[in-house]
Amino acid sequence: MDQPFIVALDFSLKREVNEFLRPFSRTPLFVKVGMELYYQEGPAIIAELKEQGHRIFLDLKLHDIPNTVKQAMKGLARLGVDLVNVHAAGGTNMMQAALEGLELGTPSGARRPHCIAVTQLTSTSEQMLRDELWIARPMEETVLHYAELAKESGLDGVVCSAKEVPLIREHFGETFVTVTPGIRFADEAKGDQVRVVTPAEARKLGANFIVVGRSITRALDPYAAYERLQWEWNGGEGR
Ligand SMILES: O=C(O)c1cc(=O)[nH]c(=O)n1[C@@H]1O[C@H](COP(=O)(O)O)[C@@H](O)[C@H]1O
Repeated sequence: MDQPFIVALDFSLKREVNEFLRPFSRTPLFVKVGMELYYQEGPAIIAELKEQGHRIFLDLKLHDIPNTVKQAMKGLARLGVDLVNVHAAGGTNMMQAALEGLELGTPSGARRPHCIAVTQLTSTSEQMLRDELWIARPMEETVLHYAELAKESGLDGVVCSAKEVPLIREHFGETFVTVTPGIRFADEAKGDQVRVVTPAEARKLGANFIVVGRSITRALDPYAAYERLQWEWNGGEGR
């Protein structure tokens, strides 16, 4: 997993995806297919994106009883995606079952998809954690605890805000992968995201991957926005 940018294809229709990807025809991307697109277009969209040479994070955030997650992961492994995820809140038995399912479903000779766990959504604030989810601990401590569950379960890494990456690095080292959404350019609105950082900050904080959706997909010139992302990640300023 060498490319640090994951572009969230948050579209409902294949037609919209194709239109968005047209300027990237000679730029293989690491793309994320989430619930919006997968629930409309199904496994066929994965096959098409693979054929176009893109790497795929299938973001369905599984969270159910262990057996259901295991069986579902078996099917997802057959799609040949690079990365899948679960909610760490499903617990260690569920996360271990997810890995078992992936191993069972991976065709022989192929590599099992990497599996990561969502710690706390980047749209969650510390106040929400306390008042709605009834988790009476600071955000960083909570994220670290969920990351520990993921690590103990044998997962490859976590989804968190880049703000929490240094703490995760400190405890789990360099090989435990951090995938960080909630990325915004400095001149953009947060929208529904709460724990937000810029691409340059994410890099400085040590994130392995940044997930970027609307900053690119809703930009007037998506290709230019992708170039800006690369530029800022690499330390460029003032574009
Ligand atoms: O698992 C994810 O990808 C995810 C986890 C999380 O905590 N926060 C989060 O925003 N995401 C996803 O990352 C993408 C962020 O989109 P933008 O806010 O448009 O950049 C969306 O597709 C979300 O579903």
